[in-house]
Amino acid sequence: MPFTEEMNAIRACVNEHLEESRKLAAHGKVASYIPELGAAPREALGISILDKHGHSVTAGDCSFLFTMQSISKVFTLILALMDRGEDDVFSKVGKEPSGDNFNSMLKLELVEPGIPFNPLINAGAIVISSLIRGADSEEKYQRILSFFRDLSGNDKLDGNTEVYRSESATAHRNRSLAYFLKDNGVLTDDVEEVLEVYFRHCAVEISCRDLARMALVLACGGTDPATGRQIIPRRYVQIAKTFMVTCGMYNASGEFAIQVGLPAKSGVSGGILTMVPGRFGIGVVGPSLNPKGNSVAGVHLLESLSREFDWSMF
Ligand SMILES: NC(=O)CC[C@H](N)C(=O)O
Repeated sequence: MPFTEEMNAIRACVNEHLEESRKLAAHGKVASYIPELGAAPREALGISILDKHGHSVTAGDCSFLFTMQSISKVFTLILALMDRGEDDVFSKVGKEPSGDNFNSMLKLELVEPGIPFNPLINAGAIVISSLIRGADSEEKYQRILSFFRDLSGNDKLDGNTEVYRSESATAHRNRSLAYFLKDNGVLTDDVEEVLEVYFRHCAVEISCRDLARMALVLACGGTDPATGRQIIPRRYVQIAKTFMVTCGMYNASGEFAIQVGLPAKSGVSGGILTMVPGRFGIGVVGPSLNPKGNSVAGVHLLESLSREFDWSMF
């Protein structure tokens, strides 16, 4: 199957958009609260766009490897839903945007019943880590890793041990969130074991090509177009995509929905996973972040492409 007209059109203009967006990186900051992330190159910017026929357009720093961080939360949510079902999962995490920062503890004490607002903020994702099936933290993490490998079609995907250790050694805030959840009875397992699973899945290392492939499975309702295999039940893809629209870009999700209009999830290492439903999986990386924790240049690049190709779902 030859390149579609739209893919050709994207290929023709993507470099120009990317170089324009790259200039914005100077206005942001690389995350350094996880010390190991602080070394990332601020000006890096890459994008990979993959269609159902296996054609891809890539531009910029596409071979740059980074850790998934919060992007992993979309897929641990899906795995928890596959392991436990909706009723169980949503008895422990809510379905609403919090409007606060991703690592906030504010509402946990203010709003009854003290469950995290949604599975994409840190508190919610830590609870989700505790719901993954497995005899111990090692087995839980290995199940998550093999799920990520399956979705990305990359069996070399692995954890970055330095980033994991760096986060684990400095995560005082996430630790306090987790102990608070334990005290509330929302977490029932050993807190350190749960946090180990959470830090390890955040530290899985990936490229924007891998992200595009994972996004394409979501764009295709849970089916891997390369093999025709249904990897995720359609209902759980629907739930994940809805959370991506309402909470995926933290407390900038409303603005992103207006400016770009696609389901997306970002991470503090500068990655963004997004998709044009039914058509493309997209992975972006640009480590320089705006104050809300999203890639400055990455968001700008997606705004330009969405406008040029009329991708907004709304
Ligand atoms: N926003 C993020 O990407 C946060 C993930 C990071 N591991 C943390 O817990 O702080």
